[in-house]
Amino acid sequence: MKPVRHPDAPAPGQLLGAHYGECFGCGGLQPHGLHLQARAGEGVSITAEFTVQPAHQGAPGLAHGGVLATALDETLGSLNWLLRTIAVTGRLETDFVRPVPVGTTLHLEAEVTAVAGRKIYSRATGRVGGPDGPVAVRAEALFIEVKVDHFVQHGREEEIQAAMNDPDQVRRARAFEVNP
Ligand SMILES: CCCCCCCCCCCCCCCC(=O)SCCNC(=O)CCNC(=O)[C@H](O)C(C)(C)COP(=O)(O)OP(=O)(O)OC[C@H]1O[C@@H](n2cnc3c(N)ncnc32)[C@H](O)[C@@H]1OP(=O)(O)O
Repeated sequence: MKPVRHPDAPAPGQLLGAHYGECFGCGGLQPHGLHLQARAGEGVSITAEFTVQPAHQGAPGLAHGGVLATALDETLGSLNWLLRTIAVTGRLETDFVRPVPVGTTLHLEAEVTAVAGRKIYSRATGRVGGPDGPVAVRAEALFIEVKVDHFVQHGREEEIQAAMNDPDQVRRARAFEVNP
């Protein structure tokens, strides 16, 4: 089925902020995290930026492939803001097209291509040298919709309790869960 942008989705151009402060992809509280900033696009699409830091190296002076996959995963995950669902990555297939040096800003864009029940299909690209620069990485993904209970059941007690004691975190999560 064609994806449908939720009527309460953030407006195109709006910065989305972190879904969880400790998130390695988007959280502000992770010193070595990606601090990826995502913005709502048109339809069910997202743009995001991430600058490769020295802590993200694999080979000398180059981004680790797993970190680049994280940037793609996080950008793809941000699409859920536009659907107003909570979903986790079930499958992530990544192409590494060119090496990405430390200091490079990766310009990411992602879109949902189809939704089938709980399954959300999406794809993303990461470009270097600007939003219209050459493609360095791309991915196709399948996210699966879950309830807040997924995290409560599986997450470590310590972090779950802290998240549940944070009214903003709970409000955000519950608002997504009651997606009509
Ligand atoms: C107070 C607390 C606050 C919490 C606030 C939360 C805030 C919001 C946080 C979001 C965070 C995002 C962060 C970034 C995105 C990550 O990185 S998420 C982390 C990485 N991913 C995971 O940990 C997921 C681990 N996997 C799982 O838990 C389970 O396998 C899943 C994905 C939930 C699916 O399990 P399930 O619910 O039992 O569903 P299942 O029936 O197996 O599959 C459903 C359908 O999907 C298909 N499917 C499932 N997996 C696959 C696969 N790998 N390949 C192909 N098809 C698949 C199945 O075939 C099935 O298809 P149909 O038969 O319906 O046609």
